[in-house]
Amino acid sequence: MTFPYRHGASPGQPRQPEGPSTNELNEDIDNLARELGLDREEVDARKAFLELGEADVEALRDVHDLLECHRDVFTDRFYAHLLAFPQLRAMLGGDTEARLRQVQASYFSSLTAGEYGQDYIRERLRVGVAHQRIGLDPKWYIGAYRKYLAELQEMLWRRLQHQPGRFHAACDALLKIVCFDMGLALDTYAHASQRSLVQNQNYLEQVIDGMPAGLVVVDAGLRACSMNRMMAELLGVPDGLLDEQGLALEELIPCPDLARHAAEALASGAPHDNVLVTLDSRADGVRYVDFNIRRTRKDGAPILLLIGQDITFRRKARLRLQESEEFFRLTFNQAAVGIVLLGSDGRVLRTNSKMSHILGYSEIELLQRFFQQLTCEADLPDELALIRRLKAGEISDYQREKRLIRRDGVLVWVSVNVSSMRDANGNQRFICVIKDISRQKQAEEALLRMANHDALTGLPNRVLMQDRLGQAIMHAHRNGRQVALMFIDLDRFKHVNDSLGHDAGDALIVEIARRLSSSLRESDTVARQGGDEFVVVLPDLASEEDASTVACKLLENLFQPITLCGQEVFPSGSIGIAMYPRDGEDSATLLKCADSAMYGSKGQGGNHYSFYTAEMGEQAYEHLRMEGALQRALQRGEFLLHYQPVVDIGSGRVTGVEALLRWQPQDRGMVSPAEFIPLAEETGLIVPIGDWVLQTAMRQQVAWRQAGLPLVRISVNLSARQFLGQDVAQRVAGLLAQTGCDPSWLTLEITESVLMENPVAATETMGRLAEMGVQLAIDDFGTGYSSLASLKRFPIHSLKIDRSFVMDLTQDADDAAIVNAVIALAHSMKLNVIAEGVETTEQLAFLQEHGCDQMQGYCFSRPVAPERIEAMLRRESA
Ligand SMILES: Nc1nc2c(ncn2[C@@H]2O[C@@H]3COP(=O)(O)O[C@H]4[C@@H](O)[C@H](n5cnc6c(=O)[nH]c(N)nc65)O[C@@H]4COP(=O)(O)O[C@H]3[C@H]2O)c(=O)[nH]1
Repeated sequence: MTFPYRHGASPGQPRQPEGPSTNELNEDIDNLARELGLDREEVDARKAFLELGEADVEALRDVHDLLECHRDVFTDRFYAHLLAFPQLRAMLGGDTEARLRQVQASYFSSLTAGEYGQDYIRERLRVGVAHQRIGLDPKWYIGAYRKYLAELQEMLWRRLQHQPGRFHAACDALLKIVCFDMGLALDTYAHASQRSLVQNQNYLEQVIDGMPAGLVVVDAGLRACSMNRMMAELLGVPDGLLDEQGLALEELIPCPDLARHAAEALASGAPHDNVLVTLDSRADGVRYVDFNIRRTRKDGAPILLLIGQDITFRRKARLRLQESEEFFRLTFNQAAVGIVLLGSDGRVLRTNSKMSHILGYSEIELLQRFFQQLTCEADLPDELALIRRLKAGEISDYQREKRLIRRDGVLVWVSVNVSSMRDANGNQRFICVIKDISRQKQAEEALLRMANHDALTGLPNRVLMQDRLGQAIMHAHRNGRQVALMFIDLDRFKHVNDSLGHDAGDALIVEIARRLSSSLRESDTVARQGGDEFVVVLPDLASEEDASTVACKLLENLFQPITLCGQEVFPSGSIGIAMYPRDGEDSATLLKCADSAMYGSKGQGGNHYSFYTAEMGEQAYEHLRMEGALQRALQRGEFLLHYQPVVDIGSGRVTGVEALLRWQPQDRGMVSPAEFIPLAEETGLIVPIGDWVLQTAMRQQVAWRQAGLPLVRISVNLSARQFLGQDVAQRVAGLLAQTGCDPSWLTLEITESVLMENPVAATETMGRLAEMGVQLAIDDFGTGYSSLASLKRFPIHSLKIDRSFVMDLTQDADDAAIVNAVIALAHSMKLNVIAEGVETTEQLAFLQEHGCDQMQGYCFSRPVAPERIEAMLRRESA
């Protein structure tokens, strides 16, 4: 009999997605036949036991045709019976009913077809397997066979009631073949169930072996009886370690804690979870196993299942996580920079101790604030704009410098790095790394200040002044206003510096800076140009008069006494003023003009202000031209010396000569020293020029001596700069040695005013020169207002009476009295007296009469070339 079934479906159960293929089924059936041992012998044995013989086969064949004509009616009735049962209806109904009916009809035919060999048996097994697979219970099977037999019997009876022999033979044979079929079906069922059991057990073992957890089965005596491969691997023991006797749990897993939990679980039946076991006997390092213990029964006895999960990786990962969290926490808290986590609204969510340190707030206080409250108001708009861009995803981070507000309200410069991130819940957060750069900013400001300010006075320096002047010009240009630029040079500053020392000079400069600053408005600029020079910028003036007013005020404020080293000094300045736009339209031109104007004021004796004029410009140009020309003159050898004889008044003989510098440029006539010495002095060129004069005069002395001429004293003028310079004595000594000049026949002339500029330094220098044997004379005596008493301090040999007194000697009684007094004084101090500029015999007679020792002047000889002196000397010695 074949149960009609839908392939892959089982009654009352959902459709299987896919059933076995025909090939697979055939293979299964072959296997089944083999496993059931259904070879010919077995089949014959079964048939023999059922007493199914050839007669029965014949009896069935005999009724085949009789029944065949009832096949369709039978199938309908059989189906009607089956479909009356919902479970079977679920299997047989639906769209495959027609096909199933056909299968059913085919079985009906084969039942009496008389062919019950291997094909028949295979077909029966196939149906049995199919039914077993769909889960058809044997009860339906047996019930269906019963229905079959009953229906067939009924059919046969109707056709053979008059042939009882045939009827009984057919019924008997039908019963046998149906029983044969049932036997096969039941065997199929039994075999399938057994195979399923074995498969299940295998499956279970495979599952247990393959599961990622270790399993130990422990018996009631706490002996481990079996374990899976995973547990063997975990414990690092061979797979087949446990024999039938098993091993004490504590021996297998040396962990008293686990044994204790196992004993408790065994006693109480309560599950024990998360028993942590550390396995440290493995060669590859420690393993951590988390055990869950369950009590169950096997063969009536309690057993324990110890399920161990290898949590080494998890635990190590957790430890690593803890370690990294701890590392992060420490780093976060001890970071040398402030770190703040902000919510998307700017609230401080997390902060570290450095941040508290920077801002002076406690951590709790910071957590109650928004970054907007902590940011300097001026920096907030830019900050908010950057945060908006972060939020919009346009940028992922930014870095900037800004000011935060400390708890005490003081602003602190910080550099901030802000990055956007998401927290575990996907909320946007901003992580800010904040570095206190206030020191760096201070240093930058100090550097900037240093670059733009004068260190001594704190005033803007030349660089900043130029910048301010540029701005003032731009502003005045736009608004049709004027700018005054003043160049201020202190009068006689050098004198203070040299006589009272550099500290006093510095103190004076600082005081001048203060006075200038306090005389001006905020918008004006006072800058130190260098040395004793200051520049004032007055922006936004309406007229030149405004500049005059300021200049008057400045001069007045400068000319207030100041005590330096116990001496009262009256500082004064020379101011030159240039006006924008009248005198120039750019800084450089205005500075040049103001400088020239300042020289104009100096020319007027100082303590004066002058506006720039075109003539000043020309003078300044000439000044520059001369400076260049002087430099070239030295290089080209355009200088020469003339000598004026100094005559002994008593004998009328030439006793000496004064060397006087001459400049003979290639392109024009002789230039008087009165024209270029002051400029050489101012530019410092006097030093190399003076060296040249000294050297030439000394060589001249040596040359005359070597020429056999009588020895004469050579006098050389020393300028202020030469004399007051640090190394004059050294230079003279060097030149004496170099030329072989006899120092006792050399006189150095220093003007009285130079001596009085710095009497202390002068005394020292003169002392060093006198020690070398050089004689010293005070030139232009009478013009420098030196007290006669102070003369005693100087190691001098001669006084030269200034030409201005000699000039009017015979007409002016005062001059005569002065000359008279000077001669008397000099003699009382044992000094030699020389009168300069003696032009007339009357003057000579007066000097002679009053005991003047020597004289020089046009009445005897003008300054002349050395050859003329040589001739003069030869004449005298002849
Ligand atoms: N009217 C008139 N003048 C007379 C008479 N006798 C001499 N002189 C002039 O008076 C000046 C005397 O030199 P000084 O007072 O040292 O004045 C000198 C001196 O201060 C300076 N000087 C000249 N040569 C040198 C030098 O080599 N070194 C330095 N440092 N200064 C020098 O230049 C000044 C002018 O020199 P010089 O033009 O050579 O002018 C000389 C000389 O030519 C006279 O009877 N009547």
